[in-house]
Amino acid sequence: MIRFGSDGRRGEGGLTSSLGVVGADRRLLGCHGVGIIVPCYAPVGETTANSSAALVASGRRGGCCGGVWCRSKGTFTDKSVVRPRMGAASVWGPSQVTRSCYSIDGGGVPVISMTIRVHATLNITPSSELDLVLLGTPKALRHQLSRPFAPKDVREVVLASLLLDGQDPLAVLDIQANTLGILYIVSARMHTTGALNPPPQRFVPEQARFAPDRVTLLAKGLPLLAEAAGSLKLAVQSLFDLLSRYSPSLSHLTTIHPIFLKLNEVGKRPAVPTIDLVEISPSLRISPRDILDMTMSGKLATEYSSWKKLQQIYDAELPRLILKELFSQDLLLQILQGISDLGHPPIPGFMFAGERINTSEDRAVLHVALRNFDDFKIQENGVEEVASVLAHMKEFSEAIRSGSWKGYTGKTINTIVNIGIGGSDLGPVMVTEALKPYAKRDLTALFVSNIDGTHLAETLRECDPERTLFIIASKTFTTQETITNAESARAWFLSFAKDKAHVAKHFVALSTNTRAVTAFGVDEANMFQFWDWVGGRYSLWSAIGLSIALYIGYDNFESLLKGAHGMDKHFKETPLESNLPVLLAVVGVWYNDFYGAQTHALLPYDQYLHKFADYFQQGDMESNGKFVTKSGERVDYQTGPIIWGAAGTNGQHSFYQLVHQGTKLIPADFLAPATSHNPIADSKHHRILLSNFFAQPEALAFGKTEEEVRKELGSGASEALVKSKVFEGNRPSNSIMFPLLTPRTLGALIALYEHKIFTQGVIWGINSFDQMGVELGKVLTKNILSQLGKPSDVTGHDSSCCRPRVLPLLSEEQERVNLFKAAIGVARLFDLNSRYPIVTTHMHPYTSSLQQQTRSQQHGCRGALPTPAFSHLVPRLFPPHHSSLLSSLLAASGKPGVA
Ligand SMILES: O=P(O)(O)OC[C@H]1O[C@@H](O)[C@H](O)[C@@H](O)[C@@H]1O
Repeated sequence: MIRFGSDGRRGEGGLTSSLGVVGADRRLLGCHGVGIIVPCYAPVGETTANSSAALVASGRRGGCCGGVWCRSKGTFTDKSVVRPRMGAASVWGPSQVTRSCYSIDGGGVPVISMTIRVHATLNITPSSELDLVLLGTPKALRHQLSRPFAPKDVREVVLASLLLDGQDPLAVLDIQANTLGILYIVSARMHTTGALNPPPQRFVPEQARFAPDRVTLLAKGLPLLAEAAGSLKLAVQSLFDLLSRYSPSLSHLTTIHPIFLKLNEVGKRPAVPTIDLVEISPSLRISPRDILDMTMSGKLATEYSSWKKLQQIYDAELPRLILKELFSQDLLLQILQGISDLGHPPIPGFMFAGERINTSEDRAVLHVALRNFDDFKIQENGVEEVASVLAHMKEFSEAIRSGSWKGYTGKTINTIVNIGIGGSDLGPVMVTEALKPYAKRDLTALFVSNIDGTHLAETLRECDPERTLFIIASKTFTTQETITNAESARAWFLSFAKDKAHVAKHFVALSTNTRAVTAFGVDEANMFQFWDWVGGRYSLWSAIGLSIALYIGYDNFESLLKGAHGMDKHFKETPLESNLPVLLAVVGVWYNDFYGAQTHALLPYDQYLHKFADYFQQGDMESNGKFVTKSGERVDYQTGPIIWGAAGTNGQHSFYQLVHQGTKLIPADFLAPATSHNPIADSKHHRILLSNFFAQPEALAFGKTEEEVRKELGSGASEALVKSKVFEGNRPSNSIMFPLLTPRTLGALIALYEHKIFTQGVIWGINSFDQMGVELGKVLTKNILSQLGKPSDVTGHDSSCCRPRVLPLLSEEQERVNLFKAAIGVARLFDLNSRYPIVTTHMHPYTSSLQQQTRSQQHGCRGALPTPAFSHLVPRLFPPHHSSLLSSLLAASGKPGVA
């Protein structure tokens, strides 16, 4: 039960008023209850100390029902206080009520209370619905209520409060005129075990579930009261509790979000519960055998009886499933039971125990050990070294940041350049961007990943060799891109520093491969170690995070680890039904496998998270983009979704059209901080941003009906226009909010997704921790690279899939010619009739460097020779009439003797 009431304190110079919410909560109340929600105000000008709350009797035998109204002594007499008439509740007079608010039904129900002092100077504006309640005596109120301008909500609320004779409001209220009051009562009774059915002739029970949406009225009242009491903060806890009790439906959130935003600015915690956990009571029982099967054996998911059951639910329910209602229909419970084969103690058991769940590489998966603050006992080689590596990172980052570490000319370091790719790049990039507010602003963090020399060349333009530290980040230290970039960076550095001995001051390495690191020339003392049980895409918590520690400071880096550790504990210890990563995973599987959603969008409404989707593209797609199970069986269902997304409102002006009205179902996660690090213009920007954050999921969920469109456009609108403006709605999304994007929050957020990915992999029976799918391309690249030097060496490529993308950025004209010839040599293998020809009409024949220069100028390229013809090659179906064009283009290039 969640209730706000007077806390019994006597007023100090003003009126103490209270606000009551009585909610039915079957677990806490253990009896009948009602969810009438009413704002209570004391009249202006009263100076009496007490306020009182009275229980409006609306109950049935044996329990408490009703709303709480409060009145102030001096206006209402004892008689005017409604007396509860059911057994357990006491008769409440003003003073009793003030004291008794903590045990409203005598059952010791915990009450969250708030005291608000309403001062005589409270300003009443007639425009406010709630203020109408303040305007005088019951008689006056009645009068007000009979007037047309009194909002319906208020009429109902006050009418209900005027049931002085203890009658059941349902017996008195009129369904037409008092819909809201009836709905509140009915809704609460419907959710209360053992409550009698309400009289059927008086209402449509189906409507009752809409009642909580009307909680808006109360939500508006809370800050008004608090403001009047001189401290907006007073409303924070209450609003939080209110919204916890009445799970914040999207429409509800959208309506009250300005209130919520306002309160967040003053409160330490968000006024809105950040993730709406679904209440599911039955505990899930799982057999250890099944856990083992799912986690280790890679059994096909479709073989589980629970999966079949889900399929049945889907088939049977589909025509009438409204996504919004999935969970209220206990469907989530069924889905969870569906995966309950995963077990409790849940899925993470095997990961945390150090089992070799990366079966194909026979490795444990222990990124959780990198952020373990002594909570988990993990036995694995290397785990005992984690602390010393962290200590090394701390010492080193402090030396750089404090300036005690000097470059080869005695100057301090002002730029760090992380050279790495994939997991050795994306995590540090994402996190340093996300935690910029914590950064040492006079230290620039740059990242080089792409083998395209432009990336390194452009980055080096920003560097002073005397003040730059290069961090070579590579788990294997064999990755072609990284090693090539590192070698070129070292050559660049030495072109200034001359002496190889200076490398030690400007190059450090993060790797598991000591031998390769020392062979490269980095001193072992400047190497930061990690271990093969850290997957690349899970490595930002390891030495790979050095650039993060340098940029935001070691303490903040440790907070990041602690945030992730918190989520690890939650994942490990929380039952499935309220386990956040599991819930995200299960909901994702439901849409991915049963609704056929191909993609999943990550949409952070926080500019600092603009790399979040990029990061989880690797995190999710490299983990779960697998078509065989651990046991080598071809799956007969969908596995990992395509992950994509963009930050903030940018996406809205770009791809949201398709998300809202396209033919594809695109589940999306909306993420937002309740408060901004940059509340510029009096938080105007953030309010607008969050308004969008609230509005989009609502639009996706509820859409806009044809009827609404017609009404809006009027009778003159064409049919086509009407149809084009309809939003079907029923499109799913998760909304995740957090108070502020701090290192700790970010750590938890990343770990949330990591564990979600893992859980989905377990459900699908795949190994989420290898990445065999990236190997083939690497091998072929090396093969082609060796042929690019000499056209005559070009052999052995299938004509339909040549993609000669590797093109020169070399200074020598002759080399360019050779490379181009070689590329043409590869291209000649094109089969024009093949299914996947790769050529565009933009292809320019290479003629001479002069012509090429001219062409490049025509195309707006500056500098020397632009990327030659084949940079324009893109996969596309090749229309027949292009065959001759291609032939003539290739022939025109002449030199390589293309057919
Ligand atoms: O850190 P390394 O060994 O250089 O590897 C970088 C990346 O290399 C890619 O090939 C892998 O698919 C990624 O998982 C990895 O993160």
